[in-house]
Amino acid sequence: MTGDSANTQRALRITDSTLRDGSHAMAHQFTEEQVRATVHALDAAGVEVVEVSHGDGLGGSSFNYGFSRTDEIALIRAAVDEATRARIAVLLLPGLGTVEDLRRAHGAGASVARIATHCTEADVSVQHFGAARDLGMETVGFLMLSHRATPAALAAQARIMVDAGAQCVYVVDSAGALVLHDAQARIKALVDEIGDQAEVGFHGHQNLSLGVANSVLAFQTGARQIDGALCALGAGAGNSPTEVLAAVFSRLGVDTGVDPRAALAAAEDVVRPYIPRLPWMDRASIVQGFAGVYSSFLLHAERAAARYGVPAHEILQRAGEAGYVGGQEDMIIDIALQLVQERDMGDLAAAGVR
Ligand SMILES: CC[C@H](O)CC(=O)C(=O)O
Ligand SMILES: [Mn+2]
Repeated sequence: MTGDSANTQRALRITDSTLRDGSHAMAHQFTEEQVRATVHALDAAGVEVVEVSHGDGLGGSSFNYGFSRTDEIALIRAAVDEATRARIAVLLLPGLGTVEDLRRAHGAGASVARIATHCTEADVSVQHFGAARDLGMETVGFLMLSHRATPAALAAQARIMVDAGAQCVYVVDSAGALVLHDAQARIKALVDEIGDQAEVGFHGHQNLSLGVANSVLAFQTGARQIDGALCALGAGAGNSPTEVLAAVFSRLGVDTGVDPRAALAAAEDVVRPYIPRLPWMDRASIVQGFAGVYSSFLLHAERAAARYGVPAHEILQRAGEAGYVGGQEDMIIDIALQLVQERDMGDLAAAGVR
């Protein structure tokens, strides 16, 4: 590429999102000690960029998305303090987080701004890219639920982000729904559209167990930034595991700068002990991949399932059919109530009550 991204040294840059996407799986309960230990280990392993924020990005701590245990600016400050080489990234969803949140994160030492929008709404990110560039931050665009747009439509959205100041745009497989060629076709469309000005990235989820395979295909198709999370700690069935990405790319002879043994130690010795439940491809998360449902809906659906006594996988199936996107977490309760009503009507009918 000929653009001005900071990623000039490696064949491929791995950005670790344990401390951001993993926040979903941790119900946003990260402590400062966990953040420090994780950044320390990732930094030692040679990971260049570490993302730290509420799972739903800056400003996400709220009733709708779940309250953070620790203020995210304090976590960002701790991460910056711990890192010797790694740079700290933050995620921001325009409308949920504000330019003021971005300024605060930058003030705490974050130097990479990742601005995320639904895959058809890149236009809402324009002022945020401008603000991030004015602050001197590296900029990354995140097109979420990328399976919901055709490759050509996604490339047009990537163009909007690049024109606004993005130095890299990611195909974000938020639902873990892209199957091999689906991911490859979207990466190719973005490389063709923006590749002479910006890099292309891929963010995978493991709901159909394809995060790593899709990441390899993405690299082979021209992506130069790939996301992972230690122990796959992320929403749904989790993200592509950073330690597996490091090992696989090492075996492929692709320089990521990440030492696979150190990444394995970070996963096994630092992150594994604090994870309450390892992300996994269970019935509910596989349905997310199959039905194209936002991975971060998983815990919300499980909570509604426990509260109303209806299956989480059925809630998620309906969320997929309805096409709900991030921000519509409250509709999960609505679906659970519909399922309760249908079940009760069925019971009454079975009992012969009209
Ligand atoms: C709100 C955020 C979401 O978790 C971003 C992301 O990682 C994704 O869409 O996969
Ligand atoms: Mn994600």
